[in-house]
Amino acid sequence: MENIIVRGGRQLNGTVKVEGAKNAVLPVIAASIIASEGKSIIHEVPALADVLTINQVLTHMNAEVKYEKNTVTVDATQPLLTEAPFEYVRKMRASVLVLGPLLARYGHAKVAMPGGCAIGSRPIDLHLKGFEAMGADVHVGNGFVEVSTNGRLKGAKIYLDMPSVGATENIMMAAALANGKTIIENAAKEPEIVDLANYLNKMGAHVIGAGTETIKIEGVDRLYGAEHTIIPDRIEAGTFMVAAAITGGNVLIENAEVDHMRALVSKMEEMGVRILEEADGVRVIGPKTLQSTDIKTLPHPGFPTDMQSQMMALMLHAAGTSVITETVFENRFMHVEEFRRMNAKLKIEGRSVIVEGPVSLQGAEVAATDLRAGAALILAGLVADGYTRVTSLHHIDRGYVDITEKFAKLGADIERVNAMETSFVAEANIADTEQIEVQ
Ligand SMILES: CC(=O)N[C@H]1[C@@H](OP(=O)(O)OP(=O)(O)OC[C@H]2O[C@@H](n3ccc(=O)[nH]c3=O)[C@H](O)[C@@H]2O)O[C@H](CO)[C@@H](O)[C@@H]1O
Ligand SMILES: C=C(OP(=O)(O)O)C(=O)O
Repeated sequence: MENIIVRGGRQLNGTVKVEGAKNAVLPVIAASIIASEGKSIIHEVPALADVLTINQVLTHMNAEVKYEKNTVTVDATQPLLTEAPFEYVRKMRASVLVLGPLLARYGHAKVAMPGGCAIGSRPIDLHLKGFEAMGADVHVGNGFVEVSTNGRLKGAKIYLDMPSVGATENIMMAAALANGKTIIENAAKEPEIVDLANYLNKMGAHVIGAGTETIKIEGVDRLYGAEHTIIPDRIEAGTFMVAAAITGGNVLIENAEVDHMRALVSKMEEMGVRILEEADGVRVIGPKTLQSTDIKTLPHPGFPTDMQSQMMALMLHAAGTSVITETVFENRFMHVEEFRRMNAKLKIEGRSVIVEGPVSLQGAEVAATDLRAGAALILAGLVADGYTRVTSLHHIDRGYVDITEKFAKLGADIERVNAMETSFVAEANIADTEQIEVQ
């Protein structure tokens, strides 16, 4: 087992490069199995635990998957198994994204039912309603969801009760091979939806309107492997933007796409952060004093829930009271308790958290409760007094490549070590405090 140890107080400066987006690459790799002819070649694939999991799901189903130097090649032309067992879904909910492709190509898919997780219950009812509207039978039992159809799926008009990212993706993939036209209304508009639609179109699909609330898909008979480059990860980029801002540093985030991050940019500017668009990315310059602000998480183009915990770290360092309202997931405040261990003043009121800043954060032993919460605790550790030890790194590894190395290269005092070597943390913090008291 490993831990990350951060010692606060260093300003971050320099350049960091953003990887391909986790939330774009997972649906694209899942979609690659719709191709009954030709290989798909997918570039800018980040070396994340979730990528290894989706690759394992495909390999389990009998697809040929190669992963070399950030490029994944998928050959799914041979007959595939149409099942994904719990061992994969347990590790990563996005495994349910193989439902749409398998149903479209084989008329059958069986995937372990994803349970709730640390951020909420996360049902998949909207995915299933979409498949039913296209003529599929849905059966849930013994911990599995099974969808099947006699013959081809039929194009349908589907209104999503909420703009679910995963439901939009699953329905879009299923509709690509359906008979006739599918219209998804109140579709999710995230940049990752557009990336998936672009890939499907390269495979021979007819998808229009991705990125707007109405997506139209004219089904085709067959899809072919295609070459595609994944968009940059806007959440990884946002995490480094907060790191520059919280430490009062100056960081160029290469590859970051400002158009995908308007809500974050606008809120950080309100807090006094300078954000400059440059030819090869975004430069972020932190102010001496950050101002408080309020955010409400919403589907894109609103403020992303995946940046909520990192923003909480920034607000703890800002002058004044900030309010965060989480509307996307019902339980995405597990990090509050961890921040409190670092001396944060946070009050939960229903779906909101009131953040009293600025506080003098103190290094402590904390656990990543989900992948973004883990990143947020590192951000807080960058400005805390003394050492912070972050545990449960498997969450962080789902969504961040080499996060320790990237922060260290920007000047952070941070390392990833074997858990056995980190028992000094509490004593070191006590020693630091005693030293301060003596002075
Ligand atoms: C792999 C991936 O891309 N993950 C992202 C995706 O997750 P994911 O696709 O799971 O998120 P959704 O957009 O589907 O979920 C949004 C909300 O809708 C609810 N819901 C969703 C589907 C459904 O059938 N029924 C239902 O009630 C969820 O419980 C949640 O409260 O979008 C989320 C919202 O931007 C991000 O936080 C995740 O990082
Ligand atoms: C919640 C997230 O991902 P997932 O949907 O894969 O759990 C995330 O990326 O912050």
